[in-house]
Parts: sequence; structure tokens; C-alpha cells
Amino acid sequence: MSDYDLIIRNGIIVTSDNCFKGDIGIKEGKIIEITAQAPIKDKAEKEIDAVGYHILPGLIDTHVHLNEPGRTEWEGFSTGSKSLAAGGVTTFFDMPLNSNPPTINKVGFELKQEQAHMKSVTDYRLWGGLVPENVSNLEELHHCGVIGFKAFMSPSGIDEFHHSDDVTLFKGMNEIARLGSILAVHAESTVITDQLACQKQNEGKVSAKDFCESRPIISELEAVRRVLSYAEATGCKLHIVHASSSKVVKLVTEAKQRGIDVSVETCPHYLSLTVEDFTELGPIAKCAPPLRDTEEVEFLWAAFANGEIDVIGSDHSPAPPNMKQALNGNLFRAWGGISGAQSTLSVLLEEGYWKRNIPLQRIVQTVSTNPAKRFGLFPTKGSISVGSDADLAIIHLNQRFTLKKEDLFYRHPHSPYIGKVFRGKNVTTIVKGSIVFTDG
Ligand SMILES: NC(=O)NC(NC(N)=O)C(=O)[O-]
Ligand SMILES: [Zn+2]
Ligand SMILES: [Zn+2]
Repeated sequence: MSDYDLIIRNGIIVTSDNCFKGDIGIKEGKIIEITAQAPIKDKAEKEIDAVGYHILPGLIDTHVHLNEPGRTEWEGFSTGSKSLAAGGVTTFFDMPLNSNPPTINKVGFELKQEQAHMKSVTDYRLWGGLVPENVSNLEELHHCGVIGFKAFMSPSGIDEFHHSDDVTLFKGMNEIARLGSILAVHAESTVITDQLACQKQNEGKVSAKDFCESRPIISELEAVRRVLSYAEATGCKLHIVHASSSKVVKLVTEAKQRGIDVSVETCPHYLSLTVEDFTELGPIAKCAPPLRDTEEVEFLWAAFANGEIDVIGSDHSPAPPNMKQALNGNLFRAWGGISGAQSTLSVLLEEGYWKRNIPLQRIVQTVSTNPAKRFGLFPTKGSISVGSDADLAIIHLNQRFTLKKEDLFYRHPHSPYIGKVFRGKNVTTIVKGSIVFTDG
């Protein structure tokens, strides 16, 4: 009997602060040995020859909407998790909406947990929601084991998940601080976006550009400033999701310097697509906050390079194709949400590593180590070290490929990235020592 279930040999092991050639020995789902100088002497049942491949800690996608139960025709744990696995993700955090019921109390949590447990091919955690109706349910959700809470400051697009008015936000944050948990916030100002959207549509201005102009950066800045003040007043840990602009990131950096416990996420689409792409691609590239211009994309990369962006989440928010259409060319009336579950690493490698010289370690920090640290999973997750879960993504850094519709594992295989050429492909994904994806 071998001491190992699996040995991965001669790969280039990339962690948040290191890069070296070595072997990884795995037993019962855990990493039990890492050697850099000499090979592991023992043999295992199963061995992977990783010469020429890079081995990353599996990605932790902090932001996906898999919509089960209740909107399984949009997505589901089976298709969604397979697609994440194909992209090198080994753990995802599912948002409390657009499932129905949403995860806003114990009953909703348990219904979702049951489905996720049965169907997910990767590890996962569930977000709980904060809505005006459920401040008194936050404690039971916390005891269910939610990874944190999520609130919207502007309408979510889903009837059963109301956005939080300021009083709800403040009360909820007091409670979340008491529980020692964390609040993730979709921060756009309802006042600003509602007024501008009304104005635009009344004037018949309904193009992609008009939609983007109806949700300007200032509306994110206003909401972020407000919720930062509440974090300061309540002591609640805060996480700003899907910042579309480096100006939002700067606000967070300044708040950190003042001692506020806050982190910030952005998404691959804000680092790779622009208003012009949205105009060309149509509703497939519609999201909120919306895509920005080329200059903003570059500023966001500068913030990424600096280490000011804590976390990358895909914000995979899928919908059936008929909802990703603009009736009469009205872009205000298509579903807002980009399907990107499978493309996070591809975008970061192509646009970051290859085009902008971003070190692999920085990428590993934002997709794996920082999320694990921020949400209390480190070092079990987010690291390649003895004792940590054997959650790994084996990638072929030089492999060039064109993304095709047939490559996508999620339910409705549309994506703004179809037809794009990427360098760097995830070829094998391992979750707790089991291979859950191999290319081909
Ligand atoms: N209900 C949603 O899934 N909304 C999502 N939609 C986007 N981002 O366009 C989100 O994260 O806000
Ligand atoms: Zn959002
Ligand atoms: Zn989202």
C-alpha cells in the first residue's frame, strides 16, 4: 500500500508568494507532502506527470448565481459547478438570489443546501441574503453556516429579493457585526440610477451606451461612500462586490487606511470588455454596474497590479437566451448579468499575465488565497501547503485556444468571450484529491 492516493510530479507549483518546481503527494483529499529538491520516492496508485504544466491552488469563485432551486431553467448546481470546474474553480460561493426561494432564512438555506450537496461537483458555500424583511433571520442563517451576507443597495432584478433601504442596511450591519460575519454589497445608488434610467427611456435613448450612462461611476461611488460610513459606524466587516472602476477601488483603499475592515472584488469582464464591446455584442454583455471605457479598464489593471483589488469573482449571472435579447433594440429591457463562470482564469491569463505582465502569484492571490483568507477558509483552502485540501488547477500556460460555444458546460452556453483567443488553459481540476475535470 502506498502512502499516497495521488502524486503530481514535476509541475511548476505557483502559490500566492512563490513559484517552484516540485512534486505534490496527496492522501485522503489532503496535501501531505510537497518536495522541491528531490522527487517523492514512493509510488502512488495514480500519478500525474505535470512536466511543463503550472499547478495553482484551485480557484475560489466568491460570486456566482446558480439559481437553484426555483430558477433551474436558468442554471443549476450540476451544470454550473461543472462549468466552474472546467475553469479551474474548486470552491464557489453561491449568491442568495436568483434561486427561489432566495436564501433569506433557514428554510431557504436548507432547500438550497440539499440541492447543492447532491449536484455540485466542486466544493461550495452559500451566501445568506440581507433584505428588508429578514433582519431577524440573520442569526439563524449565520448558524446554518453561510459564508456571509449579501445585500443590494439598488433593485436586484428579482421580485423576491428586495434591495435594502438605508435603515435595513444599518440595522443589518449592526446585527452582522454582532454575529462576527461579513456583508457583501452590490453598491449602486438607486436615486441616481432610477432617475437617469427614467430620463433616458422617456427620451427614447435605449442603446447600450445609454444604459451605461444611466448607471455612471458616480452612482457606485455614492453608494460605496454611504455603506463605508455605515461600516465605520457599526464595525461591520464589508466586502464591495463587482467594482467596475478603479475609482471605487480607491475609495476602498482609503477606507482601509482609515482602519475600516473592507475588501473589494472586481470581475473579469470589467478587466477585459468596454462599452464599445457591449454595443457590438448586445445583451450578452449587459451587466450592472455596466461596462466602462478603455481607460477605465487600464486603470483597473493598474489597481490589480498594485494589489489593491482583493478578490476576483465571476458574477456568473445566467439567464435563458430569450431573456438576453433587447426588445426593439431597448437595452434597458434585457436581463442584466454576464455568463462567465468558465472564463475567469482564461481572461486573467490572457489579459493579465500575457498582455500586461501581471505575475502569476498576483493572479493566485486574487482568485484563491485572498478569498480564502477574507472568508475564513485559509489555509485549508487557497494554498498549496502540507495539510491543506488538495484543491488544484493544473494549467497549460502556453496553450492557445479559441473559446467555442461547445466548450461551455453551463446550461445556456452564451458568453461575451465566444470566438476570443486565449493563451493559458486549465487542463485538470482536482477537488479534495479527486479529479473532477480533465480537458478533452
Ligand atoms: N440578480 C442578479 O443576478 N444580479 C446580478 N446582475 C448583474 N451583475 O448584472 C448582480 O450581481 O447584480
Ligand atoms: Zn450585483
Ligand atoms: Zn451577482
